[in-house]
Amino acid sequence: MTLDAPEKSGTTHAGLARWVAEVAALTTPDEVRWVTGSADEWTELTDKLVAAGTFTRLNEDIKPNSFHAASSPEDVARVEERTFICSREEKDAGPTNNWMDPEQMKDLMRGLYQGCMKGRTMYVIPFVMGHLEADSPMFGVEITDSEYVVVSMRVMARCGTKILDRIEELGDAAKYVPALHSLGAPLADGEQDVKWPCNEEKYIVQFPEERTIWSYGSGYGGNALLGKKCYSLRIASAMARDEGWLAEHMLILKLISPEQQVYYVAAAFPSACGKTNLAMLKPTIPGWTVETLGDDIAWMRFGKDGRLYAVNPEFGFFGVAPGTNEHTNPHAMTTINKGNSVFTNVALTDDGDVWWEGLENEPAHATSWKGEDWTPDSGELSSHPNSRYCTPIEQCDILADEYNDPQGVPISAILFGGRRKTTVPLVTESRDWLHGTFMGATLSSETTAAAKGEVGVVRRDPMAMLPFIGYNAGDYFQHWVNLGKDADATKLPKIFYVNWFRRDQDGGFLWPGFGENSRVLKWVIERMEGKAAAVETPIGHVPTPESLDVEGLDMTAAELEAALAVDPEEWKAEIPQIEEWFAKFGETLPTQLQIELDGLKARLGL
Ligand SMILES: Nc1nc2c(ncn2[C@@H]2O[C@H](COP(=O)(O)OP(=O)(O)OP(=O)(O)O)[C@@H](O)[C@H]2O)c(=O)[nH]1
Ligand SMILES: O=C([O-])CC(=O)C(=O)O
Ligand SMILES: [Mn+2]
Repeated sequence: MTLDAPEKSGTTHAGLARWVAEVAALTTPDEVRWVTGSADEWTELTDKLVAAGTFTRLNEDIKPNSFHAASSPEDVARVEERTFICSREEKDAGPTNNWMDPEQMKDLMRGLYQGCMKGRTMYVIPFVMGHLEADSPMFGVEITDSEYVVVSMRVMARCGTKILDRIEELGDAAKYVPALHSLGAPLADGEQDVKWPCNEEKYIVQFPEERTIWSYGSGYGGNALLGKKCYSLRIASAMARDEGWLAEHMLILKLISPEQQVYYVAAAFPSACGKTNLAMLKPTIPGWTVETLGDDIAWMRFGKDGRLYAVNPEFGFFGVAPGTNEHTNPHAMTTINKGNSVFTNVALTDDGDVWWEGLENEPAHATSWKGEDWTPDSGELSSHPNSRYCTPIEQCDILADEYNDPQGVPISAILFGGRRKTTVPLVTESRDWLHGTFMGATLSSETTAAAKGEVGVVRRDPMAMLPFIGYNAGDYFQHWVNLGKDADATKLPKIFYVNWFRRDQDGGFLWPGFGENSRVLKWVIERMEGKAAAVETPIGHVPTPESLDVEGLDMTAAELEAALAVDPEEWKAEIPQIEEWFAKFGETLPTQLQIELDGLKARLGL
């Protein structure tokens, strides 16, 4: 779809006009602009960001129409401590979310928003998550005072006049999520702006019953691009609970076997645990092909045929830069090399390109994300571990045609996965949907730099959704259980649990990962086809060493065994942690999950 369209100042939609006027009266911007999505607008805004010092234009011969940005060192990741689910009742936010009474939160935030856009332009961004042609398009309107946010939103979501036109056509029937964002950095008369305005005080707030979002103080990623985590996961998960579907932190890929059989797979891994890499996988085994549909978010609904269909609501990739290179993710490299991208908190090379740890051709000198001279001997990282590229999905050369289908693709398998040094084997097959739901509900992973806070701490991250469930996680588990109960079991996706991150005694990864993960995908398919062998263990079915295709892989039999091992002692040690986790949910924990836990304990001899 082309988004070029004439500028529109204002709207004929009375409700939307009223909201925009109210916000402008509260935040007192110098100017209000309606985002059109045109190419001229992109040029104007990126030029403005370059003039402000926020953006550095990259070398046109290397990455055309692309930009480098460095955030304030305080504003580099999602802020989970500052994220709130303000349901009317505290119990509906559940034990895993921060909560405040919605009226109290609004009073507090109105105080912060008062005059907060002074000296700035307020942009109104009409957008749609998913397809404009969907049965009920999922509209949003983000108000922001950040040009960086406007430019990034234009990459990540379908934005602009075409979307507004449709909202106006639908009139009162158009449901849209109002999403208010401010940097919280007003400018006094004549005050010089800084390169990355933001506020020390941050609030990322969802009002799930009202389906609204208020964000304040951060300009970064999931805190500020409100179509992404705030709408497509937190608000959408609450909608999905009410309407019988799923909004999940999952990639979607298309897998084609040597026999030209097509399978669609979704996979939920926590932030910075490998979704983008698996989504764009380049298989190392002959005859297998992967195409991409999405790398971060999947909306899944049951089709008339009883199968679960997934769409990716996003329009771009907001991918982790460090570790991305021609070997680990060649398709991401091709995508970003086409240009039209924004790189945040990576290093800037002397020839006007970007660089990060793990990329080929380490430069002898660069400017680090902190704006300092950097050399390989600096003893410091050139790029923040959560530095990101923001790039249009349509530039991905392995984007599946079905990406453009509003009906989505029927999912055959769901993978849950985390980052665990020990205990969790390379791949485990669940017995059924309920057992798979238990695997998801007890998923654990080491924390990463994608959220502010300590890195490397093991925590439960149910369905990789801990920071994104927009309601009580106990009710969310029940929703998963109910969907399985009401469905035709033969048509439900098969659920598997994977771990690419198990370590050997020396701390090295036991499994080579990346393109080699195609071997695990092959086993998954062969299990579903009844072709591959497995051993039954207390936690589920794991591959026999012979059943996994390891031809051409540089791995000893002992290493393979270690990657696949299920050590009952390690799993016994896991049980008290799972019990402590489940205890949080009290009566909202589905009894079916307690029964699954009891079964696991019995199989472990506890
Ligand atoms: N060892 C190993 N590392 C991996 C593998 N896949 C991804 N990684 C690394 O994990 C980090 C994050 O991977 P991504 O694919 O960007 O993570 P994501 O799940 O898309 O993360 P979000 O965008 O934060 O939701 C990168 O540094 C990758 O290089 C793998 O199979 N093995
Ligand atoms: O939301 C972000 O900033 C990036 C992301 O995908 C995640 O953290 O899972
Ligand atoms: Mn994510």
